[in-house]
Amino acid sequence: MPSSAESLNTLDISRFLTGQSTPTQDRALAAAFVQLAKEVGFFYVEGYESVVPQELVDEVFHHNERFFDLPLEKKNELAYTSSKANRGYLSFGREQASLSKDPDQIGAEREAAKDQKETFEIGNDVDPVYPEHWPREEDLPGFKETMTRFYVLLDELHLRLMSLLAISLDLAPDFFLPQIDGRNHCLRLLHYPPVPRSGSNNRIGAHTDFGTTTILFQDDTGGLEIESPSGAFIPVVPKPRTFILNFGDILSRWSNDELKSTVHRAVLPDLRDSEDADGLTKTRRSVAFFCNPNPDAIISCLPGFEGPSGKAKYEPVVAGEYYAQMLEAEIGA
Ligand SMILES: O=C(O)CCC(=O)C(=O)O
Ligand SMILES: [Fe+2]
Repeated sequence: MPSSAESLNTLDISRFLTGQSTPTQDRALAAAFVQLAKEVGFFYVEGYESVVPQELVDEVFHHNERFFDLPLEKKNELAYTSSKANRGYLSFGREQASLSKDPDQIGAEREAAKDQKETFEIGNDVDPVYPEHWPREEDLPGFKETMTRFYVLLDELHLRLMSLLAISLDLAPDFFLPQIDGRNHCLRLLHYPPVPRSGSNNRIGAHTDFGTTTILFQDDTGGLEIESPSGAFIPVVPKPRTFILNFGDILSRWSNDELKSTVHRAVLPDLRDSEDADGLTKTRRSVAFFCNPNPDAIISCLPGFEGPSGKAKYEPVVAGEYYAQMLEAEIGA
C-alpha cells in the first residue's frame, strides 16, 4: 500500500486493448494488474482511448454539468424509485454511503454528516422490468445517445479487464464471460456542489463498492481518498487521461478476500488561493461505472484463490440477491 498519492501505480493497457501485445506481454500486464488488486485495490489506468475515446469522456462530463443544472422539478420527475430498479435521480441526502449494513446505523451517520452529493443512475436500457429514467430529449439534447454509447463501450472495457484477471489465473481469457455478459452495470453521474467550508467535510462517506470493478473518472478538483491498512486516508489526486480502477465486494468475495475491495470516500478539496473567496468549496464532478456480474451468477471461490487451507471463506451467493441487499441498506427499498 503506498504512503502517498503520487505512488499509486498507473497501468497502461493500450497495447493490450489494440491487440499489439504478445501473449507474454499480456501475462506480465495481467500479473501486475492482479498484484495491484491484491495489494492496494486502487490504481490509475491509461491507454483506454481505443475503446473509450477521450472526447466521449469529455462529452459525458459536459452532460453531467447540464443534467445537474436542470431545475429541481425536472430532476425530481426522474426520481429514483427503488433500489431494485436502481435507476434515476438521487437527490441530496437520499443515499448515504457507509461501511455499515445496518439501516439504523446508516441513518445515524446521515444525521451526523450527510453525503453532500446528488447523483443520477443509468442502467442497461434494455431491462424488461425496469425502464430507464431518461430526461426528455428537448431538455437535454444528445444526453441519452451519449450515455448509451458510453455505457456500451464501458461494458466492453469491463470484459477486457476481467479477461486480464482470467489470464493471470491461467484460465481462458473468456472464462468469466458467461457470468458477466448481461450488461448488468450501473452508470452513475455524481455532482458534489459548492458547500460552506464551515460545515461537514464529507462529500461521500467511507464505503466499499459492491460489484466486480468500478471504472471511475474524476474532474480536476480532488478530494477522493482511499484508506490504507493503518486507517489513514490517502488522496487519489486527479491525473489527466486516466481512470481509476477499483474492485468491489463481489470480486473480493469471489477471490476469497484476496483481491481488495478498498474503503474510499470523498471529502472537501484542499483550499486553493484562487477559489473559496465566498467561503464555498469548488464543485466536484465524477462519473462511476459500477460493473456487476449477471444477476443469476453464482459467486463461489474462484480456482486459484482457495488459499493454504484449501477452503473457501464464504458460502456461494447469488450475485443479484447480494447486490440488492447492499443497495437497499444504503438507499432504502
Ligand atoms: O466521486 C468519487 O470520486 C467517488 C464516488 C464513489 O465512490 C461512489 O459513488 O461509489
Ligand atoms: Fe465508491
